[in-house]
Amino acid sequence: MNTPLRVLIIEDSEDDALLVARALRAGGYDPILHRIENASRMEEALQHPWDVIISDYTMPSFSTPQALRLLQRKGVDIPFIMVSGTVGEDRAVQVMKAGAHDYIMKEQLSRLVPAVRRELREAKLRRERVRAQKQLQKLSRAIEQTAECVFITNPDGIIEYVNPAFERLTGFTSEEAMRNSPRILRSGQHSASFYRDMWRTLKDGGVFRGMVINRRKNGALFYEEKVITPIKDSNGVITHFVSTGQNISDRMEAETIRKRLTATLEATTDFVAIADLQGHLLYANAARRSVLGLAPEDKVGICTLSDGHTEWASAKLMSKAIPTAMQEDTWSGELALIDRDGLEIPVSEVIIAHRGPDGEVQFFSAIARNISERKRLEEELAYRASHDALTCLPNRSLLLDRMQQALAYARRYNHRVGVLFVDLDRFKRINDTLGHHAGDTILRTVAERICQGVRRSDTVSRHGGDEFVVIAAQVFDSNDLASIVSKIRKTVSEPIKVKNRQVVLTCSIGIALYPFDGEDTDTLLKNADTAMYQAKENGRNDFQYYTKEMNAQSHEMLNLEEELRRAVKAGEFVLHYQPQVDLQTGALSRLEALIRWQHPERGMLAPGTFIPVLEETGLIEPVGEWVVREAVRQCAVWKEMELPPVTVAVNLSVRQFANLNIAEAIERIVTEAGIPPACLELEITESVLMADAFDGAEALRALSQRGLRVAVDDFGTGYCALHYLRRLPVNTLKVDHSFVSDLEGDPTTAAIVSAIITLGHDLGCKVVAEGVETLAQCNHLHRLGCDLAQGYLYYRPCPPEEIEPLLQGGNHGHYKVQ
Ligand SMILES: Nc1nc2c(ncn2[C@@H]2O[C@@H]3COP(=O)(O)O[C@H]4[C@@H](O)[C@H](n5cnc6c(=O)[nH]c(N)nc65)O[C@@H]4COP(=O)(O)O[C@H]3[C@H]2O)c(=O)[nH]1
Repeated sequence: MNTPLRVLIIEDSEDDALLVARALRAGGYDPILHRIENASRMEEALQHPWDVIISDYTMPSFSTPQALRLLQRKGVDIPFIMVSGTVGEDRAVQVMKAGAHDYIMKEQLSRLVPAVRRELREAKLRRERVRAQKQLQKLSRAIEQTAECVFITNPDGIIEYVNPAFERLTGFTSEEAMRNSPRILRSGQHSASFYRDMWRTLKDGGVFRGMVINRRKNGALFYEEKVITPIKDSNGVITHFVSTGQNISDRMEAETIRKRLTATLEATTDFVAIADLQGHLLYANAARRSVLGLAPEDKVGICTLSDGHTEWASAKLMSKAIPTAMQEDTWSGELALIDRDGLEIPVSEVIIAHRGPDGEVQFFSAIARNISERKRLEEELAYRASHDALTCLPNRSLLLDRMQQALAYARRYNHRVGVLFVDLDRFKRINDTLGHHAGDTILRTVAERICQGVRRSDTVSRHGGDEFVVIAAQVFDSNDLASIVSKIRKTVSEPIKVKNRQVVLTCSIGIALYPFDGEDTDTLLKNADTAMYQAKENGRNDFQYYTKEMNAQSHEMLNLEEELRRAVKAGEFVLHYQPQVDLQTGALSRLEALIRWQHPERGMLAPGTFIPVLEETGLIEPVGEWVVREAVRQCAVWKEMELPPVTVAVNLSVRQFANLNIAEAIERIVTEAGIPPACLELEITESVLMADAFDGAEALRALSQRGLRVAVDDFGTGYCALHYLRRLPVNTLKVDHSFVSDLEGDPTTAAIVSAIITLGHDLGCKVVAEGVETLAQCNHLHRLGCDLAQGYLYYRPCPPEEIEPLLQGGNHGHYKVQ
């Protein structure tokens, strides 16, 4: 069977065309012949595919050179054979140069078929070459333009080609890389064996695939996912290696960040979870898994976002947190988780709705922080803000709150509310004597005792210092209050053991009753306070119901403070002097300076009315110093008047004595006045001596070393340990007037006074009895061996001008012992 052959024949002679066809057929072809004889027909014909073009050289309206030009213009590569009569060598050469593939003379048609065969073969080769070239072009363009980093080495690993992506990624230009080894990229991040193994694989003809960390020309590292392929020739010999690498630095960095984030999330104590739109968990960190009781290998998808929360928190999460996050992107608030032991963990939780590019919520994340510690601190702060640190009793602010509640309740149910102001008597003295530490212990004990004495519905609060307030809710009359008061007084006065001593306390209580003594907290507290002051005025260890008259008195107290400030500035104080007489001879032995306030309207005021206020306000310090100066000045005047020298005793308050430089200050005053120090005796109460807050012994020694005399006032009322007294430089002991007044009626008191006198003498002191009012007392004291007496029996305190005649010796010996 003949091979079909599409032949375009350019020929004006039909016969010649048939001859060609015959020759082709004879040569084994089955030609489909299409004859044309001008350019336009040729152009039409070229729209169809042709295996070969056979052309006569010249025709009336066409020629081979024209046909060839047309083909060239069209860019068509079809085997072109000129079959013609003799055209001459020049023309033949010209036609071949113009693109004809062969030239056969009509007389030699037997050459046609071999020529056609050859040209068909050649054309096929040409087409394949063109296709291959195009392919090569495409490939090289692809390699040039690909984002992958490509380089090719010879079998020894010397770089022969790098693509632009290589240059961009590594920073090495093609020229720099050429004839170099890929070692220029080594980062030092892989071991030598890594490269050895890679090379072995490649040499063995294998393909290397793996992640390689390389280094840029500028030293920066980059990660490549690499494939290195050996290229082999037809004999299987490796001629090249092609390395293609994808820069995965960004991916590696992202992966590193992801790993770090995951490690952070796993390590944090916060509870983190991610959930899909249905609430099923997609991720839960270790803390959250632990709450859910999930092991690391367990699938978290079996749990939902609300799992692990308490019932109320779960309800809040579903009804509030998630809907809010859906609408507003985030919700934050307080919820609670429940751990595997059933313990509630208060958490501050944030729910975030994460949206996709379309704005639709894609998933939720939940971050919860354990706020147990914060809650505990908040509770502690709230407790501290409302309770007294020392006694743990409600403080003033909580008291007011409770009081308001009690009053509201009482208003509604027509009850009474009792407000008791409890103040410990002479607590300041105890504090000064035994020290603040012991004072604190006592306050705590008293607090506990008062609480035991009231009902649980009542409130006991510490109002500051040694003051307590009791709110007795739901009382019906003052009898109810009376029983509370009596319980408090009884319990407070039981001995308290502190520092190996038994301390016995008393208290003064002021009582105000709602609604009679006030309808609001402020008035009731103020009135109970006023009543308490009245109880103190009554001699302490007492209780007092509020009365309208007290109001006026409390105003008076406030005025007093203001007036005293003014009096200090105006110099309204004077000193009176009370003589102490010798019990043997009745002669004036010495004087005690006692302060008086020459009030412009109220006349001469005794110290009992203002000394406590001076002490409370601190005014005692300037006033006390004035007293010393004035007494010393008076001594100097008497000296000037050449009166016999006399010792003047001056009272020092606790507050003054706390000043460690007091001895120095007094010495300066005495020296400046030019009187002997022994003319001044400083009276210190027994309680001052025992104060822990400062070194009493040290201060006394400082006074004594300067030649000043020291007297212990009110002896017997405090807790002075006798062995302690023994070590102190005391010159005088003053027996408190309470002992003197009980001397006659009470044999125990007489025994105590006798003991004090003996002790005083043992210590080398003079003993002075205070408040001697009767001759009987005078005689008794004399019998007991007391040295001196001071009291109305002899002299009342009087101004200095009345003292002067006494000093001259004109008026003594009135009451000699009988
Ligand atoms: N019932 C009675 N009382 C008598 C009798 N003889 C004297 N008195 C009073 O007893 C008080 C004795 O002074 P004190 O125990 O040191 O007690 C003093 C002293 O503790 C204090 N005081 C007086 N002056 C000063 C002072 O300048 N500085 C300081 N810090 N306190 C002073 O005030 C207290 C009271 O002083 P005064 O009112 O002057 O009262 C004086 C005196 O007038 C008597 O026979 N019967």
